[in-house]
Amino acid sequence: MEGIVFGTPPRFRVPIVSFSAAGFKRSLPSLGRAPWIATDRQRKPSPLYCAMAEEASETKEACCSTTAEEKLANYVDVSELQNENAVEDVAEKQGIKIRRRPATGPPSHHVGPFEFRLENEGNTPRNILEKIIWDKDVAISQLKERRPLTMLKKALENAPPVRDFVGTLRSSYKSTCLPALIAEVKKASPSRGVLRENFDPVEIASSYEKNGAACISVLTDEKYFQGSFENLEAIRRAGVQCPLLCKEFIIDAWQIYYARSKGADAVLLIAAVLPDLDIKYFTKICNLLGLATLVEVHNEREMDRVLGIEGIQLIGINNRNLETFKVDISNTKKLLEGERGELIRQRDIIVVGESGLFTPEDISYVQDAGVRAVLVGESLIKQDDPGKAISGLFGKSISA
Ligand SMILES: O=P(O)(O)OC[C@@H](O)[C@@H](O)c1c[nH]c2ccccc12
Repeated sequence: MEGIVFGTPPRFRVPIVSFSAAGFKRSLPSLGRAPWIATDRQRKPSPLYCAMAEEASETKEACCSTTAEEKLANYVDVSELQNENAVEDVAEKQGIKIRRRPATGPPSHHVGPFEFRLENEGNTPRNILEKIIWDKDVAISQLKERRPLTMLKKALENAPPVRDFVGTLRSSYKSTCLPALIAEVKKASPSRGVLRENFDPVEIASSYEKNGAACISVLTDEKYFQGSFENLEAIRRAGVQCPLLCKEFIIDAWQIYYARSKGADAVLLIAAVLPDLDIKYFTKICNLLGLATLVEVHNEREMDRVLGIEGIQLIGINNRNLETFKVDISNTKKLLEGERGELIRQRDIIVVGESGLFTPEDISYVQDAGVRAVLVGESLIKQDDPGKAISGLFGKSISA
């Protein structure tokens, strides 16, 4: 629905005028966007550029002798990224449909006591993933104000040591001859609603560990998954030995530092959201911090992009289409066929089969397709005892 609504303050909001913004926009081709939208967005340096500039100057002393400028130049041809539109163009060329933030600004503005509401295709998310990303973008700017990067970096000095996420998966696969399990601590999801009412993250994680999980994934997104960084921190503090994956929608380097400060050993990077350059940049930061990265793909195009990036050790194939929520485990098989699978074997990359795994048959199916690890949430978390459910999922006990 496209339309513009001028309103009185929220409590008494009554639509006064409504007409098609698209038609209006079309009549202003040279402007490209409606004139009442703040145009400073067009000139704003991209978040990646800002993050790199901030990161480069702040970590100059920490990581090497190169100057901040040299460090930036190592990452990328920065000039290409100074303009937000250029970033969007690069993303589009890579087939990324998720826009990082509303192209025409948020739908509602306040002018004095009046709410001014504009809805058009530039500020209406096209799907749930896009909505999650837009909300995340806003949440991060607020969090960053409270805890700037310099403050976070200090907190890292007290963070618990990093554990070897990838190494743990490898040795679990080797000793069990079954895909290593990354068991997920997840209370709810946008597609399934609340999965477990009686939700004690530490108890669940400990039970996963006791019953043979190699690693644990902890959802930290609050709004859509009812997760939290407190859960991650609590699990780490409780002494759970399994390495922890911070399951978050990462779009800003700040989140990586935050995850580490809360005890994460690995983070998720979603190729459907992040252009190659972001994946490379975030991976470098993770390497600096000792964190592993699980790079998630959904389709052939994303897989090919990720295989084009040097040094990736862990790739997750998500069987859930994040736009439609449909789950199809044959996606894992499809993406590992032919040359792709060959390349993955040559490079000894560990592939993680993600989502929609419920039975021993599902596990064998993805193992035959070539995965050496699986990421499982719903089928475990919904059972009375999620840890004990692991042997049901694998058809036998996998604890040592
Ligand atoms: O609950 P499932 O179907 O077993 O899925 C787990 C995991 O794969 C899923 O939670 C997931 C995979 N990628 C994500 C990205 C964001 C949030 C959640 C996810």
